[in-house]
Order: sequence, then structure tokens, then C-alpha cells
Amino acid sequence: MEPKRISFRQGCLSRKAEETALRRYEAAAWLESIAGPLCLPQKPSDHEFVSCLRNGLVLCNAINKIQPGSVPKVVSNALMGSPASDNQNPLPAYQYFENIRNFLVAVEELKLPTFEASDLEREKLDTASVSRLVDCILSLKSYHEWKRGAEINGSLKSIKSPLFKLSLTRAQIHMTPSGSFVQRSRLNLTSDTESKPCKAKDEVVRIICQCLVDAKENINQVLATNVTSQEREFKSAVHCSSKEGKVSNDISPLQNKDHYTSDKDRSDHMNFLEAQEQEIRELRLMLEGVKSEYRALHNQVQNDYATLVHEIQGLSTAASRYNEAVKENRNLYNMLQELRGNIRVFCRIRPTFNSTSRSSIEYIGEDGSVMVFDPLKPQSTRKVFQFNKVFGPKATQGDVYKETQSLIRSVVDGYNVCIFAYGQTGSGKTHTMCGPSGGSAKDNGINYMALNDLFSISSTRENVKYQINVQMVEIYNEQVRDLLCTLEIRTCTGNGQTSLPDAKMLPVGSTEDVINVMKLGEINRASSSTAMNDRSSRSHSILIVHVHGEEDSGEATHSCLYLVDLAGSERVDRSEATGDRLKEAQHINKSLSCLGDVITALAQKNSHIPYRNSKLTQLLQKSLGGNAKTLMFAHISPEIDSYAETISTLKFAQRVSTVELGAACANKESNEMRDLKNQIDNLKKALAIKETERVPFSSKMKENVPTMESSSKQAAERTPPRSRRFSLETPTYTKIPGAPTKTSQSQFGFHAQEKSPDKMKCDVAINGQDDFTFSSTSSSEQKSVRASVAINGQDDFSYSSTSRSVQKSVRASVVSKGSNIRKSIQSLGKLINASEKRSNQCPIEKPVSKIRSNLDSKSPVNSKTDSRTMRRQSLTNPLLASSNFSRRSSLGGKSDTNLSDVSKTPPSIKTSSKATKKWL
Ligand SMILES: Nc1ncnc2c1ncn2[C@@H]1O[C@H](COP(=O)(O)OP(=O)(O)OP(=O)(O)O)[C@@H](O)[C@H]1O
Repeated sequence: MEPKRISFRQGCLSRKAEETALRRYEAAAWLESIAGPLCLPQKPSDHEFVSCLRNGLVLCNAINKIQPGSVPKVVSNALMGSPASDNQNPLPAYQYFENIRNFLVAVEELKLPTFEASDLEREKLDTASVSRLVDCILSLKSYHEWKRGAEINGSLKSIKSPLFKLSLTRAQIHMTPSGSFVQRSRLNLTSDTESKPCKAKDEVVRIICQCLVDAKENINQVLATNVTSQEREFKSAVHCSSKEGKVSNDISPLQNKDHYTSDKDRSDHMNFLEAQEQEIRELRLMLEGVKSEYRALHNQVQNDYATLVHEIQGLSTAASRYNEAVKENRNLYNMLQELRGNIRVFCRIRPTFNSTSRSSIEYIGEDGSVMVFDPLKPQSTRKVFQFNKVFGPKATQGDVYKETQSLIRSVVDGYNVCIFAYGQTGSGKTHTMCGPSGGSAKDNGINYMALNDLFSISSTRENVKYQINVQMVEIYNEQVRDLLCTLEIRTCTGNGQTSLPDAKMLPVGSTEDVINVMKLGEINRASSSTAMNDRSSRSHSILIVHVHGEEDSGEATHSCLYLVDLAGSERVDRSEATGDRLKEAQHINKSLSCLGDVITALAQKNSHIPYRNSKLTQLLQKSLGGNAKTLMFAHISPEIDSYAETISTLKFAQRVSTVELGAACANKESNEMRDLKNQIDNLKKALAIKETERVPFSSKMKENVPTMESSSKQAAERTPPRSRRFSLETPTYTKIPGAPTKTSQSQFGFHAQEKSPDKMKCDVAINGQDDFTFSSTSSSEQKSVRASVAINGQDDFSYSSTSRSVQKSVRASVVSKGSNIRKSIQSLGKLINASEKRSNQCPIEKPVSKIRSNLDSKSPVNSKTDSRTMRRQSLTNPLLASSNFSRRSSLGGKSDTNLSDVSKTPPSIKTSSKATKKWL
């Protein structure tokens, strides 16, 4: 056990108390030896000691023994005629007072230290009064000893030294080796011949030592007071001694010739005293020096403390400012990123399955850097990649979601958000997005946590009513399948908000709903075991969360959250895939490679982004190139044998982080916008009515259709079938050289070509559901006007028109959707009127049969090209459409296009645009 620490002050106090007690015991012992048994314990307490002396009997008896007759009349029970013992019948206190008074008078006569009579009467004893009593008794004892000595030597002298008046200090008592207490008189100059100058010298030395001890003990106060007073006492003692020595040799034994055997002794003693005085002076000086040094040190400590406090305050202020600056820096960085619209990239490293295996991850930085190294090739260089954040193997699902949470809030604010997990097979994508199968709630993946958060955030916004629906699909072998009802569904990658209109949309309102939906999706999702992952996802899964919010004010938001768990890229030699697994792996790798192409094109800011090369990129188009906020999780496996895949993933992720999407914008819809949309709907209806008014004309045209029909059929046979929507979303334009005559255009849904000077071809597409697109292009030498109209059923509408006859160029760049829609409505109105006029002006010049004859006369190559053109016309020309050439007819397109013109402008392979090729 650690010893209890005693402070210096505590130590001094306990020492003083001990010394006081020792003196008391000594006084009691002496009294007993002089006045007989006192019935006191060997070590009496203050109270016991004082009680014993209170009646003054003991004291009077003691002094009478030393100096017979000092107290002539001692009051006792016997005197009062009461033989009973004191204890049995004590006398009243005032009667005993007489004894005390007489004793004190006698002591005073002996010039010994006295005490107050009241010191014995106090109920509550204090140390000072007991100390005075003890001092008195001990001085009496001293006197007695001196007297005895003097009687023996026959030289009894009166005691006049003032030092005797001093109270005995603790230093006067010391323990003999035998254990009894021996009192040494303090400068006992009245002692016998043996207490000669050398004894006085000892006393002086002792007093000086006492001064030094005291000085040492109480450097602050005692030195300032006690030491000075003790020194004064000493000085005055020496002074008095020497003075008295001059006046009377009896008074000062110090200078009394009797005390010294010779003058030499006396002068030696005087020299010694002077030397002591000198020493004291020096000591005092030293003390002053120490004190001033102490003061300086004290001041310095105080200054240092103040400086330290000041510096600490400065540091804490700087630290808080630094934190603020870091926070601001991060905010600014985020703002910058948002403005640039960069895709954020987080990297997550899966823990190793085998704890003893070596890892290729060398370092993970707090700043989002990760250093990888191939331990199998020590000569290879270390590669460092920088991302927004890197999660090490120990990062929990909660840690990962914490960094993602802000994006989920954005969804509620009306932003489209896409979070997708990328990485090689078995690197932990599904773990991050869904969590481990059969895991506890804390292992839930981002999908669950995001939806839960959506509920909780939306419930806190009281003035907005939210509706949350989910769709869950997978892309398996380039087929989009609904995971919520196990059906293959058609895709729509148009401008509409709903990319997968046929996918089942389930409303969710609680966590339980979400869990049920996820479970259903997980059950339906294609997964199987491979050599690299027991439960490898064989498809890309996409969870689409639609959040529709309507404020009390009428404003509405509609946003989508895409949560994509991609299938992992795999090396078939390592995954040992064969048969179906091999086919799946090939599809997975191909679609991921298409994703890579899209990312590269976006990073290089190419004009053409190959979204349409795979279903995956089509579905992610809006997230990768739209106005969404996108976050990618790049997953890597730390195992050494996955090093090549790790590097490939990291490089891909690095490339993704350089893609700039442009600032994301919220999908907010004000009341005004909604009105404008309604207007668009009305205009669409008006258009539809116009179309139906043209029915008689189209039926007239039908007479000429049969010949065209067969031609078209031929073309259709050579053209692979594709989804209607796909073709609709690729409005394109083919410049057909040598088109012989002008082609006039009428309604929407027409295809017209103009011969020199203007050549014009227009494609109009109306999406039966919610899309309407129109494009018209005319090329000429110098002037061209290009117009296109696109009405997005939801909120987009744009118009452009090209016509040499109009002779003016219109290019509308609409910043806000509201103004865009307003302008578009005006343009649409004009267009309707203009198209009506044109349709009335353009007579049909050639019968459709002529087209056929023209087509038939072409070379095989040309006829193939023509058939393409015909097919294209069939999609865009309402006339042909009405002749059942194409599914376009279902869109209500009719035209009074001059078919002879079509026949005069056979399409050419050479001049087909790239877009047309692609479209075909
Ligand atoms: N951070 C992680 N902590 C603990 N275990 C993890 C972690 N990441 C992945 N795992 C475990 O690693 C295994 C493979 O993970 P997962 O199935 O998520 O990989 P994947 O990338 O989705 O693979 P695939 O592309 O083949 O579907 C699982 O058993 C999973 O529980």
C-alpha cells in the first residue's frame, strides 16, 4: 500500500504536539516526585493534568518543598475541617483559588515564569494555557535543580537572567539513550561551575540552529516573524548579559569573573558571541537573499503561469478556428463538387477472409487516399489513389451510411440521387447495399437504411405530404426483369421521369414494408455460387425509390433514388464459370465494359456518349449524365491474388471521379409550372384533334398505299424488330442528296424532303405515353433554321425548326423550366397554325405507286438503303404509318406529304449519317 503522505505543515504540527506532550509528561513526573503520587497515568492528557492541579494543593506543596514557606497557608480539606479525601468531598472552587494565587505569588517572587489563575479554571482547555502551566512547572523544576546544585556546591545565587523568563522551547528537551527525558536549561547561565562558557556556547549554537530550523520550516512567515523575534530575543539576551555583566557580576554569570577561570576565557566567549552574531547577520543576509530569490521565483512562476494561460487560450482559440476553417473548407469543397457535379467516389475495402494472408492494401489515409502494393512483385511501385473517402476493412455499415446520409436528405429535397456499388465479384457490393443475408439490423445495408431515413426525414416535415414508391428490377443477361413480380418488362429511357413504366411500383410506408419488398426482390434476384463467391449476384439489381412530395402551398417535388448493386466483374478462369454461369459472366463483363466506355466518354467530355450500348448504361443514363447526384462505391478485395482486379477497379473509380455532371437541380414544380403543363396537355389534345381531322385525307391516300405497303414490308423484313420506344427516342435526320423536288410538310408526324436549294427532312415522333418529339432539319448553303419540338409529358418541352423559307434562325436556350415551357407553348401554337396552312398549300404531286417503281428500279444496295429509308419513313410519315407500314401509325401520324418527292429522293448509303446507322 502506498504510504500516506504527510505535508510539511502537518509534519510540523504533529512534531510540536508531540513535544508539548513530552513536556507535560515531564512536568507531571517531576511534580509526582516532589509532591507525592498524583494518581495520574504515565502519559496524562491535558485535561487530566490540569484537573489534577486545579485545586493548587500539588503546586503549593511542590513550591514549599523547593522553597519552604513560599505558601505559608495551603487550603486543603483537612484545613477546612473535612478529613474526607479531596475526591470524595471537594471544596468549592473559590476556596482553592487561594492556593493558586499564593502559588503564583511565590513563583513570581522567584522570578520564574507564571501562568494565569484562570488557565486552570477553563472548562475548555487551550494549548496556550496548558503550555504556560507546563512552562511554569518546568522552570520550577529547573530552579529546583539549580538550587540543589548550588546547595551542594554552596554557591546559591539569585537568578536574574532574563532568559529564564523565556518559555522553554521544544528544543530544550531531548531524549536520552535510556529513554528518559532530560531537560537542558536554556542558556542556563545560573547553573553551577560546570555550566561554564562552553555550555553557554552550546546554548547559543543550539538557539542558532533552532533559528535555522524554524527558518527552514516556515520560510514564508515564520522567518519574517518568529526568526526575527527569536533573533531579537537572542540579541537582547546577549546584550543584557553583557550589560548586566558590567553592572553586576552576580547578575550575568556570562560576564561574571566567577564563571570564567580567566579573562582569556571571557574574551574568548565574547569573541565567540560576536562571531555568532556575525554569523547571524550573514545568515540574515542569506535569508534576505533567499527570500528575494524566492520572491523572484514566485513572480517568475506567476508570470510564466499567466503566459501559459494566455498561450493556452490562444491555442484553444486557434484550435477552434482551425476546426471552423476545416469545416468551412469541407463545405466549400462539397459546394465546389456540387457545382461541378462530380460523381463522388467512396472506396470500401473488404476484410480479408483469411486473417493470416497478406494484404495488397498498404495504407489507408484519412484524406481519402489509398496505397496499394503487390507484395508478390517487390520491385513494383506503390500506387496511390485518391477518393472522397476510403473505408477500411473495419468500417461498419453505420460508418458507411453516415457518409451517405446527406445524399438521402437530398432525395427528400427533390434531387435525383444514384448510389451504385462497383467492384470485382466477392468484393462486398451486396454487403454494402443490402447487408449480409440473415444479418442483424445493425448489418443492414444502404438500401434499408436509406429508406428508413427517407421515412424519418419525411415524417419530420409537417407541411409536406410524401408518397414513397419503390420499383426493383434486375438486368439479367441484357434483359430487364421485374424483381417484384418476376416478369420481363420493357424499358423506357426517354425523357420521362419513369424509366421503367412497366415495372411494378409498390407503395411503402414503413420499415416493414421495405423489408418485405427487399426480401421479395432478393428472392427473385438471380444469384448462384461461383468459385469466388458462394452467393454471387448474377445480375445488376436496381432499386428505384420514387419520392413524391406535395407541399401545402401546392409546390410539388418528385425525385428518384437509384440504389444499384452491380454484378461483379469476374475473370472466368478464376470464377470457373461454365454453361449458364459463363453466359452470365460474359453479359456482366460486357455491360460493365459498356459502363466503362460511358464513363470514359463522359470524363473526356465527348459529344457522343454510348449510353445505348447496354441496358445498364441506358438505365443509368440519367444518373451518369443527367442532373442527379451520383455516388459510386468502389469495392476492392485486399487479397494478393485479386491485385490485378483491385488495380482495375481503382483505376475505373479514379476515372469516374473525374466525370463532371454539372450541378444537380431539384425537381420542383410550382403551381405555375403545373398550369403550364396543363396547357401543354390541352395543346396535345388539340393536336390530336387536328390529326383526326386529317383522316379523310389519309384514307384518300390509302388508295395508293398497297404498292407502298409491299415495298415497306420488304424493308421491314430486313430490319430487325426493336421496341417502339427505342426508335421514338432516337429522332434523327438523314440528309438525302439528290432529292429531286421540294417536299412540303404539313402536320406533326411527317417526313418531308426538299430539293435544292433547301433539302429538308423532318422526323416527328409522338410518344404515345408521355413523350412527343419533333425534329426538322433543312440543310442549305448558308442559312438554316433548325427546330425541334419535344414535349415531355412531365415537364420538358422544346422546339426547334429549320426552314429556308422561314429564313431565320431560332435557337432557344431556356434556362428555367417555366420559361422553357411558356416559350414552347407559344411555339407549339404557332406550329399548329403553320402546319395547318402548309398542309393546305401542298398538293400531292405523285402517287405512291411511283415511289414503289422508283424503289424497284434501284440496285440491290440501293434498294436495301431505300428500304431503310422507307422503313424510316414508315416510322415518321403518317401517310405511310396509316398504311400500316410501321407501329408509328399508332401514334396517329398522318401526312399529306408529297410521296412523289419521296420517290425522287432515294436514300443513299454513303450519305447516311452516323446517327442513322446507329438508329438502324
Ligand atoms: N465489409 C465487409 N465486412 C464483412 N464481410 C464482408 C464485407 N464485405 C463483404 N463481406 C463478405 O464477403 C462475401 C462476398 O460479399 P458480397 O456477396 O457482398 O460480394 P459482391 O461484391 O456482391 O459479390 P458478387 O459481385 O459476386 O455478387 C460475403 O460473404 C460478405 O458477407
